[in-house]
Amino acid sequence: MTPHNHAKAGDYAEAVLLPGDPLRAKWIAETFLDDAKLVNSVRNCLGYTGTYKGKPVSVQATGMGQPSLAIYVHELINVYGLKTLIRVGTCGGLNAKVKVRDLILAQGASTDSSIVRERFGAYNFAPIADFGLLRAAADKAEARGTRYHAGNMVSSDIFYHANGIEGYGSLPAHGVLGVEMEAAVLYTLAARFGVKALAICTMTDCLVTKEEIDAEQRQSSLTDMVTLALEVAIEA
Ligand SMILES: O=P(O)(O)O[C@H]1O[C@H](CO)[C@@H](O)[C@H]1O
Ligand SMILES: O=c1cc[nH]c(=O)[nH]1
Repeated sequence: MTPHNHAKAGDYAEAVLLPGDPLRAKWIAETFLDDAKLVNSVRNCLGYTGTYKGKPVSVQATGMGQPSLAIYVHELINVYGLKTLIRVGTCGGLNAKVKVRDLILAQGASTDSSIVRERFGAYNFAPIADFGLLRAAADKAEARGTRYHAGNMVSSDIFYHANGIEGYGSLPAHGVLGVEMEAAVLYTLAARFGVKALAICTMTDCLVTKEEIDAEQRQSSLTDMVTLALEVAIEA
C-alpha cells in the first residue's frame, strides 16, 4: 500500500491501461473486462483488475499532468511490479493530416517539463515508446482498419496556452503530431525502471482546423483505442 494506492500485492495484473480520467477507467473496466474488481479508489483515482479474452489486465487512472501520472506509475512499477504500461488518452491535433478520431501512437514524446529534464544535466533525453508495443499497435491498427499515425507527441505542462497553437513554437513544423500531458514522463520512468510503455491517444480537438469531436463520436473512437490497447496488452 502507498499514500495513493490501497491495492494489495498481487491485486494488479502485469499489464495496465492508463487513462487520465478516473471515469474512463471505470468505463473501460465495466465495458471491456470480465470479472473486473475495484483495487484502488484513493482520491477517486480508480483502478481495476479483470480479464480480457481470458488474460489478466488492469486499468488505473493517472489524473491529469506529468506529476500526477509519475506518482501512480512509479508506484505501479516499484511497489506492484507492473511490466507493461499503455496510456489510453485524448490529445489535441497539431497537424491537419491528423483527423479527429484518428489515433496517434506516440513513437516519441517531446516535453516542456522539468520533470523529464531533472536527471540529465546537459543532455536532452529523448523519451521513446517500447518498440515491440509500438510495432504491435501499428500492426493491429492496420489489420483492424483503424486510422492511426505514429510519430512525435508533445507532453505539455500547459493546457491553456495564451496564444493557442503558437504556444507550441516550432514543434508542429518539426513533425510533432499532437499534444497531451503525460506520455514523456511515462516513457522516462519506463526507461529508468526497465519496463515497457506506449501511449496511444485519440485526437479529440484539432488546434489547426478547430474541428472537435462530438459526444457520440468520442465514445466510439475511445472504443477503437481501448480495444487496440487491450489487444496489445494481453500479448505483451
Ligand atoms: O484524456 P486524458 O487521458 O486525461 O488526456 C488528456 O486530457 C487531459 C486534458 O484535458 C490531460 O490529461 C491530457 O493528457
Ligand atoms: O492535453 C490536451 C488534450 C486534448 N486536447 C488538447 O488540446 N490538449
